[in-house]
Amino acid sequence: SYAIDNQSTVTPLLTQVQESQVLSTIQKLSDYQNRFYKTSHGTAASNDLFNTWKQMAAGRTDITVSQFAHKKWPQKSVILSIKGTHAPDEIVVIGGHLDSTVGFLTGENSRAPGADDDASGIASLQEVMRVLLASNYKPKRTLQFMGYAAEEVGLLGSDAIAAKYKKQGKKVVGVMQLDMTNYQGQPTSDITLITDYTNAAQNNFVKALATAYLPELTVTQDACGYACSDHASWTKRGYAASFPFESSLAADNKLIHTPNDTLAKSNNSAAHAVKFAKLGLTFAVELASDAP
Ligand SMILES: N[C@H](Cc1ccc(I)cc1)C(=O)NO
Ligand SMILES: [Zn+2]
Ligand SMILES: [Zn+2]
Repeated sequence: SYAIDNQSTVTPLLTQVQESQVLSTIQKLSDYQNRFYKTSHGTAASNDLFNTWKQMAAGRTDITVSQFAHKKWPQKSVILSIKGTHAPDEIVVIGGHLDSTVGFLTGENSRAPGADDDASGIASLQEVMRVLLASNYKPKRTLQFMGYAAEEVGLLGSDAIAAKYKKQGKKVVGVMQLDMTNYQGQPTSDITLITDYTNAAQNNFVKALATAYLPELTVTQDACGYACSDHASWTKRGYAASFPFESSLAADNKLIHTPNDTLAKSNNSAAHAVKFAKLGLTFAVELASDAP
């Protein structure tokens, strides 16, 4: 059952979320020529993220940062894991994808900034990580942050990870996907919960979190119509996944998968992505603070 009973921990943490941090992460990730799963830049982006997360975790013996190598392509996924104090075998996951594309012809010199898709999601989840580490938060359940490789070519990175977790019988209690969090195509809605290839009960929990902690935000719902991001890799294995998205389908960012998916197209603002960082923080803390 989904309890919302950690207000004294969550509320102060929410005030620590900083737009400037989210903005600079989106900028940094957008500055790679591309982050395509097969290029040198795509590998560099993964290695740099690995190093950044290792630096953030410095000194914490309860945290491991690793790269998940994929056999068929060079770009690795990146995982930061904070071991739970009471129920370490129960895992809460927040993910986004670190790769970018301009379509199937993407090559070494293609320009694919992927500011919204999905630098924004990585920036949102990294801000959750930064705030929790800065406050020395210790989860009762294990909390994992994932930067998936190769989402754009068929959810391949998350599929490999979810398959391995399933094979190893890992207990993942909940997954949140953050893919495209910064382009507000529709000013009347802040968060759109994707209803297909996700878990309805957990979606209700996410909606309740928004109502409880972010009452100023408008939450709507919509369906993708297909397995449109990495949440589907977890759902496929029977794990509960939710996918809060930046807009309705009708108002979606038409610039993704082009060289024009830049921060400038979101007015050089990360105000929208901040909402998803906050939502992700409430999800992580409420779910990881409970133990049987
Ligand atoms: N297809 C997805 C983008 C995408 C996701 C959800 C919706 I609604 C519209 C578009 C993608 O490119 N993810 O990387
Ligand atoms: Zn994406
Ligand atoms: Zn995409």
